[in-house]
Amino acid sequence: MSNAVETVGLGRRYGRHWALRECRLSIPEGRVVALVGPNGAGKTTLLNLVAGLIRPSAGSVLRFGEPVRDDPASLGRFAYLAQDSALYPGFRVADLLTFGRKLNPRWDDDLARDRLAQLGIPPRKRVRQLSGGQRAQCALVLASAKRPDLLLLDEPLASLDPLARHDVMALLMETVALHGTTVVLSSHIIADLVDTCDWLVAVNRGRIQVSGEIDELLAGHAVVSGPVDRRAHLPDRLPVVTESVNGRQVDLLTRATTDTFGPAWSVRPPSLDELVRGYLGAPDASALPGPVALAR
Ligand SMILES: Nc1ncnc2c1ncn2[C@@H]1O[C@H](COP(=O)(O)OP(=O)(O)OP(=O)(O)O)[C@@H](O)[C@H]1O
Repeated sequence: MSNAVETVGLGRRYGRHWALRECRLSIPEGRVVALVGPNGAGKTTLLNLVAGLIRPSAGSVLRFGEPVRDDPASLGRFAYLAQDSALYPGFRVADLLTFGRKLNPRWDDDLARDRLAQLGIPPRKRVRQLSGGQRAQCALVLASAKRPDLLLLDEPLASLDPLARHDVMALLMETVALHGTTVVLSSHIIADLVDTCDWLVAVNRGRIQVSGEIDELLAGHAVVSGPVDRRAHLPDRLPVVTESVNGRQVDLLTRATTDTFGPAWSVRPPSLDELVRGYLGAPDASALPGPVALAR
């Protein structure tokens, strides 16, 4: 099985500013990837590079083992829902389906119609008559109906209310379960990703900070909590990623450790949210395959 996405030394510069640099990434096929990072971290730049919408300033991108090309065979295998994806406001939803059918050899019309019916979006409605959330849902249905092997979604949940976010994620999961689609999904709302994503990529200040299977990452870390005035008693070798003080308690996100601490200390696995916040708050720390840098 080849990787759905592989990048080597990938970088993109705007003028003198590197939006993304030295990005080495391997995303195995069939994964549902949470792409996270603060505003301006480089997530959209990464997605645009993988989609072939912009060219690298350095390095390379492979999709399913092949360089990004814009021939029909390569384009037919992926779909990209960009952050500012606009559907033509004057078109009826049914017209969008007709276009989809004509333009995409793998188009699944039944799937598109079923999903729209599930979401209560009538095909006769014009795009401008849909709410912002319905438009986002409609765009996602169109992208899924292309039956892509790789689906790139840039903040697909941003304009949706909690119920609609849940519906969209459920729809997405159905597509993944049916077709084994690899999905890369950028979002700022970690809670929405917990039940859905099995791979985490964190981008921070233009660099890939974390990449790996979520279960392994969680099992490979611990939260050590105890009294802040005993902090100095912890072993120096403790591989701390980041730490925060809450009142009299200090919480340390650490790499998994075999050290034992006194009764004053508790050790538990982190939540995904804690892991993500811990790394994004410590931009020099990383959890990548290969050499690891740890911040203290
Ligand atoms: N077309 C462009 N011209 C100049 N600079 C750009 C351009 N696109 C992105 N950048 C810069 O590249 C950096 C990364 O931007 P990018 O949009 O990839 O971040 P992001 O992680 O997607 O952010 P957000 O979460 O806010 O959408 C930012 O500093 C941004 O200002």
